Amino acid sequence: MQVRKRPLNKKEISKKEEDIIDIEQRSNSLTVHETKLKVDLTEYVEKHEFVFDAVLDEDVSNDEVYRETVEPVVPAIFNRTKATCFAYGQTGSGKTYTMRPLPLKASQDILRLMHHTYRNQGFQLFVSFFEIYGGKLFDLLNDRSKLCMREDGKQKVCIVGLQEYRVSDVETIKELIEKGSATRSTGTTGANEESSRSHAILQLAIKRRVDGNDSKPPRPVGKLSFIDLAGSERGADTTDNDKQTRIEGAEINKSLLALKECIRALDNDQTHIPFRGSKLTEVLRDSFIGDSRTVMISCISPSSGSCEHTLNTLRYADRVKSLSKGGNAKKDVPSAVPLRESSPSPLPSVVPSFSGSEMMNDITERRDFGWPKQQQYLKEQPTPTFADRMPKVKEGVEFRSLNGLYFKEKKSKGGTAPNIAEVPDIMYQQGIQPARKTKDSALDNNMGNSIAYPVRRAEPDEEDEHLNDLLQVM
Ligand SMILES: Nc1ncnc2c1ncn2[C@@H]1O[C@H](COP(=O)(O)OP(=O)(O)OP(=O)(O)O)[C@@H](O)[C@H]1O
Repeated sequence: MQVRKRPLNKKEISKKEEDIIDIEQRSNSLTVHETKLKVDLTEYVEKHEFVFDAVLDEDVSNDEVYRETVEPVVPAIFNRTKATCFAYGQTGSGKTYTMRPLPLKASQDILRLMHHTYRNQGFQLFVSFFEIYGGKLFDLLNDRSKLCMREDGKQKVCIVGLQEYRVSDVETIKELIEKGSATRSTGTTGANEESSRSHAILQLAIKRRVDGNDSKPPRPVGKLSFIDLAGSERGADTTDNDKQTRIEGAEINKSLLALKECIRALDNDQTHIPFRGSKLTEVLRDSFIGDSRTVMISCISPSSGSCEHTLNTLRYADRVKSLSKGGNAKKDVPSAVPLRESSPSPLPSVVPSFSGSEMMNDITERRDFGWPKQQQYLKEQPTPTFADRMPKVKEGVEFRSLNGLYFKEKKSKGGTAPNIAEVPDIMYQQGIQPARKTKDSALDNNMGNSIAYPVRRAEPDEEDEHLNDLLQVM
């Protein structure tokens, strides 16, 4: 759980709004100074203190955000992990600004790993990009064509018709991301001139050729999803007079509420998690169960005019953080002090540092919220983690560390045969064969010699189901 504060914008400065957020990066804490009025109309400041896994102030660059959030998990997706990074926050708080550069940076690292560490091992990278708008799904890389979400008999959700492009160079990925972003639904709101009206989901999927055979469809290995949520507070929009904008706002609020309900249910160890509450939560089901990692970046505005929304975002983030069972103690304890005496009180640092190898050693954690830095902290806690709730690994199949890499070890008669990121054939099924796309000739022309062709996902991605089978207690 990370929080990013953006700088005051021109509009806020011209309205003489104040920066009410103090950040103490060393202790990962932040304080919101909320100005309130007493009954006798004298002003006082209520301080709200929060601690998260990382708090990033307005000077932190997008590169640093990437290093803090996504970079540590990239190697894990070569080992069957599904990682999700999502940005949450009110309209205009910086979600799109934060999320937009991350997939490209991640792709660069993925391709580097594919060309060096995993060279000649048959890994391939696929990109898909879609949005959830008004409760419906649209393919942002296929002229916003409408998509269907279906559930199979085992409640595995798949998006029928979603096109995936196989990519082998950063330039092509950049073009695809730009094309998808330009296609996304945006509109002007009171809080942001170019406001996103949808939840945008960009996925980078790692697949692997079966026995080096190009004629067979590659098998899914891992996935990295980037979710740029629509503004959490459409109430911030004071100009939403038209019906369409109000309907959009209601739909967005409904899906974010459903997300919160799922988080609550997970938090309370409920057996039924209401993923079907919205399209968003159905898509996110992957991120919350199974072999998955999730990082949420909560974006906040520093201005006094956004105080209420900022507090809502931080409380929401605090609720999600508690999913990690034993995360940092909640510090939102309001304390009233006279206006002039208000100052942030430093909190002790509670998140230890970690190294790359420690991260790899944590890959066998079956379920955790957040990146290894958080997981390491969890290890020190006596409270149970999500790992305790996961099914035990099937006898005869183990995940072990070998020089920092992870492999599945099959116990066979002839001894052990380490095989990095290898999974049995039956674990994956594919849809239709990759076919060269002809419809979008402009995009094709731009891509020149690079490999980029869509693969229509016609069948449910069986990855989860088989992974669960593999992990089932026998
Ligand atoms: N950390 C930052 N540094 C500098 N400018 C920023 C930062 N974060 C956001 N901005 C600027 O603030 C404006 C609003 O940001 P952005 O569009 O990312 O908000 P949003 O949360 O995605 O809004 P919406 O939900 O309406 O789409 C943009 O002009 C963006 O460039």
